[in-house]
Amino acid sequence: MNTYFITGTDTDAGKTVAACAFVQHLVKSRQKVAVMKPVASGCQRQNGQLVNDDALNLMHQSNTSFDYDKVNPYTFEAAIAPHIAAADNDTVIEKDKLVASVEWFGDQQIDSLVIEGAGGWQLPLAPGLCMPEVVKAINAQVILVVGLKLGCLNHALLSLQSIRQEGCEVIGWIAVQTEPEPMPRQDENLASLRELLNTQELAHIPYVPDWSAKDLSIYFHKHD
Ligand SMILES: Nc1ncnc2c1ncn2[C@@H]1O[C@H](COP(=O)(O)OP(=O)(O)OP(=O)(O)O)[C@@H](O)[C@H]1O
Ligand SMILES: C[C@H](N)[C@H](N)CCCCCC(=O)O
Ligand SMILES: [Mg+2]
Repeated sequence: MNTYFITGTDTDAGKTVAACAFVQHLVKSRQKVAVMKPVASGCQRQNGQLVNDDALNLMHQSNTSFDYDKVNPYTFEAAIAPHIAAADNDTVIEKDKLVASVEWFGDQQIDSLVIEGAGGWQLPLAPGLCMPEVVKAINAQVILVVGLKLGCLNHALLSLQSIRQEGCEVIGWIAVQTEPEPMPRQDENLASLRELLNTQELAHIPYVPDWSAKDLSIYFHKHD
């Protein structure tokens, strides 16, 4: 099983949009793809169960079917930093539980598991635990999503540096225009990102109204 971890330059960087696009891309290349949003803060109650839109969108794009709890083991209602939401609920987010929940998918006859992080790369999860420790333990290949906004150059470079410092493998980055209006001087910013990020650009996703109903795999670049 290939395990991919989708991180981003920040919360609202376009991770869910890029992760859904990546799932579509893998499904198009005939893979059996499962998804995870292991830690979700910002959930609604649906039939007595807390559910998160990111997890539901990812599940909608995948071509396998697993119980919601398997896809999203940690759910918190408040749209706040997950470790704070966890403390409010007298819960501690545990590395072992997260690792075990990813490993469970290893026995499910799938080709790829696409995991969306939460917030940015160095997301605190619990006292003494940040997300990179989990990503290392599951040996995932990391994809960095860059939300095209002023400040993204610094955020992208810092994220890439930290991902590599943690000893994780970065397989590429994805540019996402998250707002209807492009950022000021977007083309030059994209050129700078291409020059500065020494990892391959996998896709450039423009602003797509009603994106969850669209084929976003068309924005992936062809690589040899
Ligand atoms: N290319 C796009 N076209 C249209 N809307 C977009 C696009 N990219 C992002 N958005 C919108 O911008 C917002 C933030 O994007 P998204 O939810 O993918 O960010 P995220 O990085 O997954 O955030 P979180 O940390 O909450 O998981 C969402 O409302 C999303 O629908
Ligand atoms: C609620 C939001 N959409 C995300 N799910 C959580 C973002 C946490 C960010 C934490 C931080 O780095 O400050
Ligand atoms: Mg998201």
